[in-house]
Amino acid sequence: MDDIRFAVLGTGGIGRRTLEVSQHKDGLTAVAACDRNGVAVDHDGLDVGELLEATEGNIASGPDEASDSTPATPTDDYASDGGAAAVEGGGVKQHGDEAGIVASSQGEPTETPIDDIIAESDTIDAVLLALPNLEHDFIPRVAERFAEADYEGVLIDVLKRSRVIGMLDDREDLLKESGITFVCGAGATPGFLTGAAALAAQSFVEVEEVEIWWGVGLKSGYEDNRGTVREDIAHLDGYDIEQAREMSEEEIEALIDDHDGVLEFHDMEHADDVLLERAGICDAEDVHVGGVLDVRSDEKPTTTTVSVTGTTFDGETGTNTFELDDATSMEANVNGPALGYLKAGVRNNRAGHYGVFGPADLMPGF
Ligand SMILES: NC(=O)c1ccc[n+]([C@@H]2O[C@H](COP(=O)([O-])OP(=O)(O)OC[C@H]3O[C@@H](n4cnc5c(N)ncnc54)[C@H](O)[C@@H]3O)[C@@H](O)[C@H]2O)c1
Repeated sequence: MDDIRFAVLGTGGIGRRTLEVSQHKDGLTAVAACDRNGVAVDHDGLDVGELLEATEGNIASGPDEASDSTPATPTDDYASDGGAAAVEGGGVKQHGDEAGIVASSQGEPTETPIDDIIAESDTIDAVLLALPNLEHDFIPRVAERFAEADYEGVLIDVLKRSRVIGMLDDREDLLKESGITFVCGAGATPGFLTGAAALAAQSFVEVEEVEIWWGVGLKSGYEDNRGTVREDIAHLDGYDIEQAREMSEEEIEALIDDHDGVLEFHDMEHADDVLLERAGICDAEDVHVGGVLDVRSDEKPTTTTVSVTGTTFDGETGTNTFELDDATSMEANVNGPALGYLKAGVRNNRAGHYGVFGPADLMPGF
């Protein structure tokens, strides 16, 4: 367990931070990374510092004109962030052909970044998919490609949407055959907070309700997290995924202005619900997720809490509450747990446990 070689697909707001956080954890060596334009591979270990420096303020969040040409596998890769591809100028953080990983001395331009990582995957223990989820079946299809190449190891994502979990379950036989342990929804919420809810539920014999309420202050991380903000907009009343995908950067800015930089979300389609249900904790319909995002302040607009209400074996009704310190950032709460779940995934993979696992499956349970 002391030597895990891992790759990151997507070095945007989340993927870059995963690489950075991994430097503070023992036994994790980043050996490969890619974004939409480029790939970097070094089986002795990437120079993460150089890669982060080269991609600072330049994360290839949206597609550039070069990728409008002839993508090698259009249906699999080109549409990964859906209509954002059609937005004039694409993402805000790209710098033409030099966007993202290709700006690093370790990066090579490619039109097939994911296939390039798959080609190197024999000696890679785990692959973190920090990819956009505006096309819901994109991550399941990427998993399928790893399985078709007989990858044996861990795939882990930080996706949010409930409906994607079923798409992964549909592919479970293929993943098992290949020897893949897929850990899904392993960021903050779902992820960290789903695991906390599973733990908090252990006092009870019957769980009535799980309430997840998150607060994120993103001022200094706003530029790096526009991909995530776009996805979150789809959860606002009156918006859906299609609209969010097709909004221009100007429209997003106007919407944020209208809300004075603070977006409040209720009844989000966050996979905490199906992940808790599949782990036998409670019914999906008893899980409620909402939160407040402030893109103009680093202070959290509200404290992130998980409240689990239930009945104990001896007839008491109670609420167990798990609270994050306001000082912990979204980046810390996504990437720390993602790497922790990655390590748990590798432990399971090495023990021969293959298939699809959610965060709550890796906690105490019945
Ligand atoms: N669970 C959580 O708590 C949580 C929190 C934040 C973000 N997220 C999720 O993390 C994911 C990533 O978010 P982000 O803010 O880093 O997005 P981003 O747009 O900043 O980064 C996406 C990265 O993927 C790359 N990419 C896109 N298409 C690709 C392709 N076809 N091949 C290779 N690389 C490709 C881009 O170049 C970029 O590097 C999103 O799905 C978001 O919902 C989850």
